Amino acid sequence: MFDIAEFVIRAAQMIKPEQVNKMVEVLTNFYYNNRNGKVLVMGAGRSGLVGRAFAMRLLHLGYNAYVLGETIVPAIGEKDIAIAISGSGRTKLILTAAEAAKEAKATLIAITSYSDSPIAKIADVVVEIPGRTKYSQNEDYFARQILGITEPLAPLGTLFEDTTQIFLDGVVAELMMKLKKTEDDLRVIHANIEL
Ligand SMILES: O=C([C@H](O)CO)[C@H](O)[C@H](O)COP(=O)(O)O
Repeated sequence: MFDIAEFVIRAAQMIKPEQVNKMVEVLTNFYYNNRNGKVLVMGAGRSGLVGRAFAMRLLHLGYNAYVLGETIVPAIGEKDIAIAISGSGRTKLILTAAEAAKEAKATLIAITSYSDSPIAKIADVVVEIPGRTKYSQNEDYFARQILGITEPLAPLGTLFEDTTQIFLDGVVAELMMKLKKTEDDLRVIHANIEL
């Protein structure tokens, strides 16, 4: 657990501030200028679970947030945003969805470990999150570069998924400041039927 936490801290230090600022700027402008617009979060498997947690917070912040794969998913168009979360950047399901989003002229934000991946290549905004992904081998570049180890540390895409989860919680904190939202503002939107 400590090694994974250490990895996340070191990986966070490698995230490019200009990429994060762009993502926050797009989401902030969207909030103020396009309140009826939709944000569709897309990701497969555990990347999709991370996306769900982020979409919930977007909803709390006042966005019309949806998750690909749910029953209730509207059409998106040129005034909308699609956020694709894929460590490998090449999971077919998400690549196809990202291509469809681009075809619909939505703004595409890609969160991935690989800026040269097919999903990143078609995205308008890319945020690179270092992390071992499901295709990485034991001698994985990130684990070696970040922790100086050659062991997998955690299976498949765990390191990307954990790092992305915490990164996106950071984006939420940033958006709270930009949108001048308090915790109470978020709490009133949180499901009151689960109390
Ligand atoms: O669930 C996953 C797998 O267990 C790896 O940890 C991945 O999140 C899923 O396969 C999607 O992969 P990416 O698109 O490369 O994130």
